[in-house]
Amino acid sequence: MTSFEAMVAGAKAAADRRASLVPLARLKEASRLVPGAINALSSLRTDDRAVTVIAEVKRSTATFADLSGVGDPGMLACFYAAGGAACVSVVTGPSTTRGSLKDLDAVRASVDLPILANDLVVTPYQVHEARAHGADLLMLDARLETLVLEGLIERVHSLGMGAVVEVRTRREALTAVDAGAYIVAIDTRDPDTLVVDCSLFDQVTDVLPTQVVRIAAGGVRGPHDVMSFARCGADVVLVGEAIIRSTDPQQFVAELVAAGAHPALIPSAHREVL
Ligand SMILES: O=P(O)(O)OC[C@@H](O)[C@@H](O)c1c[nH]c2ccccc12
Repeated sequence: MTSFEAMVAGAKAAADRRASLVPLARLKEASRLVPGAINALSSLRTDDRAVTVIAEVKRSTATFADLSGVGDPGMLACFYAAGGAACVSVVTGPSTTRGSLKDLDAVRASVDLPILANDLVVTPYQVHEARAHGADLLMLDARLETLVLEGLIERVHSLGMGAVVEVRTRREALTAVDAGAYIVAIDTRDPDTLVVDCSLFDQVTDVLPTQVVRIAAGGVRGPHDVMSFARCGADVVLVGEAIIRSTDPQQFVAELVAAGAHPALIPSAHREVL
C-alpha cells in the first residue's frame, strides 16, 4: 500500500465512524437548513487584479509541525477578510493536521466570504459534511481513483459547491479536467524537499483549457512569490503557513493582495479599461 492509499483508507475509516454516529440522511437534512453555497468563481477570477488570494486557517504545516499561533480561527478569518482575501480556506482534517469541522463552523460564523474546506475527501459523506458546515468550495485530490474522483466532483457540484482539484503533474491535471473539474490547484513543491518550483506551474498548467481557474497552492512565502506565480499564469494563490507565521496576519494578507493587484501584472487589455 502506498502512503497515499494508507491515508485514503484512514480517511474512509474515520468518515465511516462518524457516519455511524450521524447518518447521511441526518446530514442531508442539516445541509438543507444552511444558506446555499456561494458561487466563488466571480470572487476568484476578477478583471481588476491579476491574482486573488485564498488565505488559509490551519493548525499544522505540510509536514504536520504545530502552528500554535492560530488561536481563534474565527478571529483569524476576520483579519483575512479585512486584509482583502477573496476566500478563506480552512483545513478540516485529516486528524494529523489537527484541523476539524469545528474550525469550519467558527470561520463560517465569522465571515461572509466564500470558504474552501480542505481535507482529504474520499467519500460522499464528507462532501455532505462540508456543505452542512457551510463550505462553498471543497478540495479534492487528483490521485484518487478516477471513478471516485468523478463521483465526488459530481456530488460537490450537485450541492452547489465548487470542486477544487489538487494536482502535481500534467497527467493529474488532465485527469482532473476529464473528471469535470473547472478549478485546479497546482502544488509545485518537491515532495521531499518542499521547495517551490515555479517552472513546474507552467509545465502542469500548459495542458489546461484557458477557462480552468488555476490556483497556485503550497509554499507561497510572500508578495514576491505571488508576483512570480502571477507571471506564470496563476489566477489565485492559496497561502497558509506564511500568513500564520507572520506577526500581523491582516497586514500580511493585505500585502499579498496588493502584490496580486500590481498594475504591472494586469493584462494590458484590462488596464486600458481601468
Ligand atoms: O501552508 P502553505 O504552504 O501555504 O500551503 C497551503 C495549502 O497548499 C495546503 O494547506 C493544502 C493544499 N491541499 C491540502 C489538502 C489538505 C490539507 C491542506 C492542504
